[in-house]
Amino acid sequence: MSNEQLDQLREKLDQVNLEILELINKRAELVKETGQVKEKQGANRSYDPVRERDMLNLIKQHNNGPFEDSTIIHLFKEIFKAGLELQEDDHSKALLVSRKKKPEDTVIDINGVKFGDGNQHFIFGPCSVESYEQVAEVAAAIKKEGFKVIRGGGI
Ligand SMILES: O=C(O)C(=O)C[C@]1(C(=O)O)C=C[C@@H](O)C=C1
Repeated sequence: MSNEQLDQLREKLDQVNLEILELINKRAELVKETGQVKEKQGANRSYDPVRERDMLNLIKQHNNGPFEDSTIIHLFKEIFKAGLELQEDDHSKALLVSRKKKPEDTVIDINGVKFGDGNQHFIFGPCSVESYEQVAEVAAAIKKEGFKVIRGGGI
């Protein structure tokens, strides 16, 4: 094979790679959208083996080679896996507790004590709140020791 022929073939391969890339990302956008719809409908898991099997069956029916079905299935399973990861990434971004939603620490200031700033703090208080007097007495004891925050248990 002449160098010119090889160059031409490689040029075509580069072009096809870019087409596959565009299609794979187009699919990824659709998968993300599907995940958002599922999330709104309250479906808690994105993984859907029945849907994946149906898609693979359709793909196999249209496979005219030269790749074997098993190779095509392997490739598409990887594509599905990557899509699922995108959906799960979106899902964790949507959770309020996720660092993906808010990367910085949440610091809550209670009476000048900053919780969540990385330092250790102590909260004392009775396991069971029984009366105003009981809590006032415990609060005074806590304050005397230099602590500023109190908690109380209930039923
Ligand atoms: O069809 C869906 O319900 C999707 O969420 C899309 C999709 C896919 O990648 O095609 C994503 C994950 C599921 O396991 C199956 C299908």
